[in-house]
Amino acid sequence: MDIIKNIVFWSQINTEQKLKVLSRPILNQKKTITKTVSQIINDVRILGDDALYKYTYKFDKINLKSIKVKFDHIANASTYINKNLKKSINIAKKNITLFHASQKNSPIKLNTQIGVTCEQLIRPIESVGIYIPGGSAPLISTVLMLAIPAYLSGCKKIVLCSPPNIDYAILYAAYICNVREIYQIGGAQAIAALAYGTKTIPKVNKIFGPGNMYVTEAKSQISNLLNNTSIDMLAGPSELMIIADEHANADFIASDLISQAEHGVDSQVFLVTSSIKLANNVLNSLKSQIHKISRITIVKKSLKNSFFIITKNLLEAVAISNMYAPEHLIIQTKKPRYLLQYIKNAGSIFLGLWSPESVGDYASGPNHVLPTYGYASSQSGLSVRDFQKYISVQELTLKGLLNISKTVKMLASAEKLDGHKYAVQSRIDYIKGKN
Ligand SMILES: NC(=O)c1ccc[n+]([C@@H]2O[C@H](COP(=O)([O-])OP(=O)(O)OC[C@H]3O[C@@H](n4cnc5c(N)ncnc54)[C@H](O)[C@@H]3O)[C@@H](O)[C@H]2O)c1
Ligand SMILES: N[C@H](CO)Cc1c[nH]c[nH+]1
Ligand SMILES: [Zn+2]
Repeated sequence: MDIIKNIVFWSQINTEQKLKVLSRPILNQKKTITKTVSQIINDVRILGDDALYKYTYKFDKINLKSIKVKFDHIANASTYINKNLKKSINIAKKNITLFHASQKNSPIKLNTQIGVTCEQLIRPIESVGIYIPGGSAPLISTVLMLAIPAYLSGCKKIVLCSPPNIDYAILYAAYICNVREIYQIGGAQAIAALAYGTKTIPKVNKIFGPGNMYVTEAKSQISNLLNNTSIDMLAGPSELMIIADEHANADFIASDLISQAEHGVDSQVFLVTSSIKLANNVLNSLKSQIHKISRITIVKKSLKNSFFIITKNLLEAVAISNMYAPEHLIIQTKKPRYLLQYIKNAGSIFLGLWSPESVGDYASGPNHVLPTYGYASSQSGLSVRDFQKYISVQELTLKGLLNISKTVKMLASAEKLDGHKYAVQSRIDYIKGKN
């Protein structure tokens, strides 16, 4: 049996079929989880810590002794991990810090007219919650991707939640990124706790991080329910689209597809190519490579959500990619930079033979928390900016006010808002009265 059953010739299917090919598997299951997640959120809101113990037992099969991870346990984590792993975490931390530090913006101050001074201040969000997935793999790299920009942007309180029995490497990464408050709670219940606060877990201003469909649905519901807790984005199951031509290496492509398919059964990967020969070679390579990896069952399941799309040419492949707006896009063609100019929607792009998506997941520098579900058409991957607020300030001199008064009064009259006009006029009358 073929490992990828879904091979389509784009020009031979109708619009409805095209939309189906590019639809996310998760959205088909959404209705069933909405109710489950809303029940979890409500329970955590009302019962607090008791609900956290209850759901951890139900979903993680663990009878928790304590929700908070002791500081000593975090600080000593370093002694339990291999020195080469530590070295890799440190190198990744350095690259991610370099890239994110360069995203830091400076405040703005300028005069738009004489006497009208306008500023943009930058203030960190005071408290942030970072969710580190841990259900099927301890995502050490996600700690770096969230804690580094949080710290660089000046956030004072960084609270980490992750499913119980947190891996030592996660604790070590958190520790070297200055995270001191860690709670071993996962899933929707962790998101609810960060949003409402419980006796043990503090309420935060903004919740960050990827997760499975329960985590993502909880973030979505929380952002609708509360106006004092926001979320970064809906970073759901991993997605990868690969645009390739006959110059690509089939083995490399097969390995890249596997790399994202192994995240979870709801991951989705695509090969979009103008070369039928390449598609066949990738298929054969997939069949032989899949046996080399441990998460073979997960990969097989997520390949069921996945497609090989054969296009007329590369520009048609680019159009498909823009329509899908993938979280990750690999371009493995003779001239990948040439196609780059036509890409409108993607979370993160990897160019050429030597740029596997995995390097971006771990260590190259940019953030791996990226918009999924097609949100890459309007949203960006995480950056330092997401941990900050931009506040504008205006200060006018008397001369500045006199200069701008006519403009404002005219616009206020046009909007029939006399109170606005009067706020300007009262000052002018005051000055006239003085002279
Ligand atoms: N988009 C991104 O940037 C990005 C980055 C990293 C990971 N990811 C995605 O994050 C996800 C990680 O998922 P995971 O499951 O390994 O870890 P997770 O930590 O997101 O979820 C595990 C938690 O889910 C809860 N849960 C499990 N079964 C449940 C059920 N039936 N009902 C309610 N809650 C339940 C449990 O409490 C458990 O602690 C993957 O889908 C991966 O693709 C995305
Ligand atoms: N590919 C994931 C984002 O979709 C990030 C990740 C973490 N570890 C490995 N990969
Ligand atoms: Zn990955």
